[in-house]
Amino acid sequence: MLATNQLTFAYGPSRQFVFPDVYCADREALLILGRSGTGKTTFLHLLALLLRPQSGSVTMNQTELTQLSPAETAAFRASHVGIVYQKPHFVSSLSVLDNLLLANYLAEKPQNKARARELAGQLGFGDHLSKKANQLSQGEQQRVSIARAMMNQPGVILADEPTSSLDDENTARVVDLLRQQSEQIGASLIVVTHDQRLKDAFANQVLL
Ligand SMILES: Nc1ncnc2c1ncn2[C@@H]1O[C@H](COP(=O)(O)OP(=O)(O)OP(=O)(O)O)[C@@H](O)[C@H]1O
Repeated sequence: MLATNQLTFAYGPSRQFVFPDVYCADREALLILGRSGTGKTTFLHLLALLLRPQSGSVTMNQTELTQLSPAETAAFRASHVGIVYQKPHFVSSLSVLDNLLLANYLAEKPQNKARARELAGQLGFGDHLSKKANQLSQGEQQRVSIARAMMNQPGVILADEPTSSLDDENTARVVDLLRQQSEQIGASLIVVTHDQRLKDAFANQVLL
């Protein structure tokens, strides 16, 4: 579950944001739409506490994130939040498998190779686990990114423009994968995008 209450943020006196309250239950999905520059990435970063709000709160399950220290926030995020960034970030010297296992390491959990293999199979890159991440196509990298976000079975999945550079077929595929995977692990799924093609795929929507 994720809920926000009266979140505000400012990059400076001339760029202030007041965000609408959002709520997303376990196994539910929420689409946050907005034109370029309306603050979608900023909002997503506030949800993950990658940015600290000026005021307001972010609650995940029973935890009020804004009350945590920076070290507690980082530990909470690593274990309980899966983030699919707009552009995948991998460690280029590591294999795809090791990039997935890195999510366990950062959450101080035992490396779960079986889970990595299971996700790779489900997301269709099981044959690429020993390759370096930068040897994969963009679509494959996006699927690895989704798998990495699911590695620790987080309670909340946050996806930033996961379909912005994809054709219609791959857009539908990525949306299905995100929804299936988050339902399977019982997570709340929040997607921010300006991609109007996603409008029909999500019943719950908020406009920034
Ligand atoms: N670090 C920063 N310092 C100052 N202003 C910033 C910073 N990051 C973003 N902004 C400004 O805040 C606004 C919102 O940015 P943000 O990236 O959240 O928008 P967005 O809705 O995700 O845009 P897009 O769809 O183009 O990715 C923009 O006007 C941007 O220029």
